[in-house]
Amino acid sequence: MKTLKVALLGCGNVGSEVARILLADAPVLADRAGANLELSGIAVRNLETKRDAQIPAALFTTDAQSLVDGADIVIELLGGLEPAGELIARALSNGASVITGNKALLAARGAELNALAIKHGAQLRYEAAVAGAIPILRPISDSLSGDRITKIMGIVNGTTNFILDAMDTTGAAFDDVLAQAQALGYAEADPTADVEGHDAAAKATILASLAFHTDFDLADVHCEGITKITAADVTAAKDAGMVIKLLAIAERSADGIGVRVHPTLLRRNHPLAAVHGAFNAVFVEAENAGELMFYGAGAGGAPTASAVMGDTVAVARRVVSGGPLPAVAAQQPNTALSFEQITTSYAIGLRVSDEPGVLAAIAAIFAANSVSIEALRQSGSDSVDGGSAMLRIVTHRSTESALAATVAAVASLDAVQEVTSVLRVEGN
Ligand SMILES: NC(=O)c1ccc[n+]([C@@H]2O[C@H](COP(=O)([O-])OP(=O)(O)OC[C@H]3O[C@@H](n4cnc5c(N)ncnc54)[C@H](O)[C@@H]3O)[C@@H](O)[C@H]2O)c1
Ligand SMILES: N[C@@H](CCO)C(=O)O
Ligand code: NA
Repeated sequence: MKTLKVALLGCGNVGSEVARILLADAPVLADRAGANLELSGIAVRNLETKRDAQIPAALFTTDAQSLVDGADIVIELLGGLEPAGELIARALSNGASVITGNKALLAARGAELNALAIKHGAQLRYEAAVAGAIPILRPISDSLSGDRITKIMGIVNGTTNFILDAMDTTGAAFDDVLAQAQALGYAEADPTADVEGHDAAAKATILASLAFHTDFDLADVHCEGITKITAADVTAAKDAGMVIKLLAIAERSADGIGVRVHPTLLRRNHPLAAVHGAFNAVFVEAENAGELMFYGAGAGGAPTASAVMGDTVAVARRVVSGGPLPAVAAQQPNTALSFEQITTSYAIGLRVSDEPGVLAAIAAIFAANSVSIEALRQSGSDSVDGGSAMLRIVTHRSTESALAATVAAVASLDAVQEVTSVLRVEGN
């Protein structure tokens, strides 16, 4: 049986699990791949760091470049843009195949690295980069390649789902739950990439590129995080039979493809509303398949290593079988919509003076901007006249630009004391 040299870059949360599986499950992996997958070395920063005693010390090296140059397959689990990018480019240029979980790098340089892989007849796979253990990239690019995807909505960041879910179930404030997520090890020490939506935006870039056969760029993705979501927003959502989730959405319309990440109101009977804790799920709509949902662990060392190993076996099988790589489907032009062109429904919270004519004035502004109102509810009058009332308006689908103009005009009315929230709504 052929032996393939596998170089592992990085021995952190995911890398250490990949090393464990490569060593412990070698016979099974050889059967599945049709080749021995020999762990030829592990690139680390510091040889002195205490590590898993099951991993032979002789495998560790600080010379990542030499390790890459001697490999048939390179698994990159360093994270960050460099030296990960340079090492992956080097491996592909050598004709070696690469597996990575590095969504930040792929969102920034995916098109270039995919082109480099094709140029050198190498494979580049990254199932671990989106929704960890959940098989989602291969279902999109292989299983659904005979269909036409119309929309993807994903809960693709475990940290933010944990926070929003805890706010929903306990009524706690954002800061308190974030501290809890950090204590439980879900959030990073600096959780900015999670809570500001950047991690989800990188994953949205990758998902949208594969689903719509285009090279999207991170700059094509409108991104809002969850830091402005208050306990009051969560309670208002609950009262309306809804839940707030941070969604990565990529949707095809007649004009192009809108890709966005933002907190979203979902009706509680939507399948994504049932995704709790740090779990991830991706909801896919395709013309012929209809609605599909993929659910599971989106993070964690062993779950993410499962996706890495699946890619490794798949890559090894093709190296063993040889021959040309499958022709890549013709790439479609990038038709990313600007954020202003994206259409969705909105829920707007207003605190208004409770006096005659206010509703009519607000409704007139919506009509003037062609934003159609689906539902309107008034609550919390604190006196019969001269007090304030809370209005909650849900709209039919309209463009972001029309909605922004409507909200600005409504906010300028004397009778409108505060726009308490503007949230997008998805699902029926
Ligand atoms: N942890 C997860 O749940 C998860 C899920 C999906 C994807 N990913 C991705 O997988 C990758 C690895 O994540 P992780 O959680 O294992 O990170 P980690 O920080 O635990 O591990 C990265 C390791 O690489 C080492 N490293 C960094 N630069 C190096 C260099 N120049 N030379 C040698 N070693 C270097 C670090 O010291 C660290 O041990 C990242 O791209 C991450 O985005 C992680
Ligand atoms: N920080 C990420 C890790 C997985 O990519 C999350 O919370 O989902
Ligand atoms: Na995945």
